[in-house]
Amino acid sequence: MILMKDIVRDGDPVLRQVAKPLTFPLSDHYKQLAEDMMEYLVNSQDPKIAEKHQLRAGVGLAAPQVGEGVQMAALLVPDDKGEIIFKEVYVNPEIVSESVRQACLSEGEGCLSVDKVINGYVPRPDKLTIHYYTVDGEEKTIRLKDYPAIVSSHEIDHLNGHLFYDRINKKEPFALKEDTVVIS
Ligand SMILES: CNC(=O)c1cccc(C)c1Nc1nc(N2CCN(c3ccccc3Cl)CC2)nc(N2CSC[C@H]2C(=O)NC)n1
Repeated sequence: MILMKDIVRDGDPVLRQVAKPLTFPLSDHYKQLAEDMMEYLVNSQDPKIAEKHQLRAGVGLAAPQVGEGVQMAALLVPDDKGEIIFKEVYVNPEIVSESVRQACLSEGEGCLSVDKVINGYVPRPDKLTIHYYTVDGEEKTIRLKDYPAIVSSHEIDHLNGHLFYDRINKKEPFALKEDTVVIS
């Protein structure tokens, strides 16, 4: 199982590289990696397992965060009642279109690879169309909005060497365009 010791932290060059696309069929190594990344998210959202293994909770994990510079990211997004509303492993994801309107989390963003709290709004597209492959090589195109869109943008950023604070306005961290959707 993936533990916090396996999570690469800001400063490691792998987090600033463009991840390499995967080819199909995926090797057993990358099929196992997909399972391990999703298992981390499940474990991190379970209070007992997270406590036992001192895991930081997450709703998204990208392969570069565990030192693998490949285009794979796991997402496990619950609603505020804890019901899972989005569960997927993206392989070679591409944002094919995004809304002009922006959205951000009202509390800012955290990242398993960034140990410090960095305050500020992280403006992202409110709606996204994402083209990707599943672990089995099935091609998909989906449209997302709100929290799942925010998390997808955060994880796909990782695959391009970007971290959430790159998007915070340096001069005015809480400045927003007036039609920005603030998600609580
Ligand atoms: C600086 N202020 C803050 O961080 C911040 C502060 C307050 C609220 C939010 C909402 C903040 N922001 C933020 N909170 C999260 N979690 C909330 C708690 N949750 C969780 C926790 C426990 C069990 C189950 C779960 Cl589900 C896990 C996820 N996650 C992300 N991000 C940014 S997109 C990728 C995603 C990620 O997984 N990061 C590790 N941001």
